[in-house]
Amino acid sequence: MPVALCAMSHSPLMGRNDPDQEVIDAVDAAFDHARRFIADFAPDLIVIFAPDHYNGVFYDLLPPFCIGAAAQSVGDYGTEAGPLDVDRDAAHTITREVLDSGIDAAFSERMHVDHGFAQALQLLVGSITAVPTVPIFINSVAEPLGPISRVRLLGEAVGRAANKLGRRVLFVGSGGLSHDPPIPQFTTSPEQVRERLIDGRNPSDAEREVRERRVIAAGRDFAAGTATIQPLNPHWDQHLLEILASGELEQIDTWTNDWFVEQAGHSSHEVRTWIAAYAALHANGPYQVTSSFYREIPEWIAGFGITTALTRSSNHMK
Ligand SMILES: O=C(O)/C=C/c1cccc(O)c1O
Ligand SMILES: [Fe+2]
Repeated sequence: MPVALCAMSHSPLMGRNDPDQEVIDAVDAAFDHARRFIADFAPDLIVIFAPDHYNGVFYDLLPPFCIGAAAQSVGDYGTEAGPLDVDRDAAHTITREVLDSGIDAAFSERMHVDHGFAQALQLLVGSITAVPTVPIFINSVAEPLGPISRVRLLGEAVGRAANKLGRRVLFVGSGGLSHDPPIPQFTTSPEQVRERLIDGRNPSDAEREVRERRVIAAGRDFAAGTATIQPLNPHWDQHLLEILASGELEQIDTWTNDWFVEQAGHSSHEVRTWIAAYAALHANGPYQVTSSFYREIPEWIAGFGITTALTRSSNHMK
């Protein structure tokens, strides 16, 4: 069965702190293209890799990976709230293959997800329930993080499982590229923030609003050149896009987590979701990137990319 991929940056500042119209038009056109690609492919299952931003997963129990057999979107930044349409059987099949491959992923019967999942699904297929989905959380925010090679191996195991499903599977990676939004780091945070990072589920509306306003203000300051957050790194982003397009994903195994941060900011770890999605595609055969969009968008605190890809055999089976 054919498989396909769409990897995209997300940013909750889209629509809240927008760049010039020319940039918005270019992003809209790239998303239109991705939506047409997905509609042509007509997936009957989406496997989405995405991070969490201290909305669903906390330091009280912090797995590197978690596969959801059921999931609930928290609706942060105005994204769609409520249950995703999770394909439970597919989630079980994928989890078994991942565990059999020696990757110790966590498993959830009630995974809580945030804009990392919801915004991507809404932008690509219209809603969090439009297509049966298996959500796979990849910790990309809360250190300590394991080596990047484990993410590739996770993706490969998921790709093998998808192959066994005999379905038209679309792999989605949501996150990255270079960016450093003001998400607190546990080790450098005051006690009261640490408490929220350990067990911050179900904040009040007022608490959520304070947090979101702070990030929106950071986006304004960043675009104005007055924020202290790390600059975007378009060279690093382009280099990563080239490696992903080449299919030589093992090259990334040598990159250390500290190097990711130095080069591209703390949240560049979100490219783990892209690496997993590309590795899943690669496990189904050689692939070809069919479209690639990139812009630096400081207003959204994002090196913003959108790519689509197909295995070569899927291309013939379309
Ligand atoms: O406030 C958050 O939870 C995250 C905000 C953010 C901002 C910009 C790019 C991203 O990937 C984000 O998650
Ligand atoms: Fe993010």
